[in-house]
Amino acid sequence: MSSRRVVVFPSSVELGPVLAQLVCDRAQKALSAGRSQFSVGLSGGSLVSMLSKELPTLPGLDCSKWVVGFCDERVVPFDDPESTYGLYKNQLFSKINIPDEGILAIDPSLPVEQCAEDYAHKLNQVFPNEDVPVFDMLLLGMGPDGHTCSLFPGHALLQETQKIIAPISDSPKPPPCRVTMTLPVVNAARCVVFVSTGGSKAPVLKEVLEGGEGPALPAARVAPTQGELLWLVDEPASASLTLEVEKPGPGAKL
Ligand SMILES: O=C1O[C@H](COP(=O)(O)O)[C@@H](O)[C@H](O)[C@H]1O
Repeated sequence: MSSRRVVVFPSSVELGPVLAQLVCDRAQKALSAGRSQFSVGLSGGSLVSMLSKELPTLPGLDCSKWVVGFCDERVVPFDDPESTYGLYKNQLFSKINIPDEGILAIDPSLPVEQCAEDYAHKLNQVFPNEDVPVFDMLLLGMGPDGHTCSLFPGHALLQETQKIIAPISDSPKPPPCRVTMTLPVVNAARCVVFVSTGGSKAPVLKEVLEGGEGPALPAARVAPTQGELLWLVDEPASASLTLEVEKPGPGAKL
């Protein structure tokens, strides 16, 4: 069972640098533990700009042993503004030294079903000894409906137990065709970090962290079986919470 920490920052200005340092620290931890690479899964949405702003500013950041996957991806050409890979390529990968072969992108020319199979195959090649890939770190966002990755409330994909990557062609949030990590992969990770900011997330954050009446929302189903779970949120997003939270001082490390 995971230990869950909820960490509240005044705003994304204070949150961003702590997130970047956390990624860097977990990378060092993975490599110090003798692993040949640090595997991290990125999400789209608001995380793109935060990571792209903060990670390149870390002094001495060395990403030469990083392997980067995508927790979900929209099946659109890389030059489409909806492409998560395309955004990271322009905003982040061009500024840090992740080797090209360490970036695991989908093949958006494939139909969505085949795209998911092809992407699962790419992950299996990086994690040859594991039935379910165990990422060192997954960075997740949460939509105002409680979705995470491209796992949406009430969708059948929430029950998926066999596939590591699943296709979805009826995403309620455009674009409709996407591929997504499934819950078994998310919950196998060593460290899962949610980032949620802004007052529009306050009601759903309360439901996810403190429980609601209906079925558990997708984000509430994230509970790494062995790993850590951190929620990094800002004050507006946390405004309705009554549970105990951490409020780190300036320069704190997680
Ligand atoms: O569609 C998506 O939305 C979620 C949440 O995005 P946010 O902008 O509310 O942070 C994101 O995590 C996911 O990767 C993306 O495909």
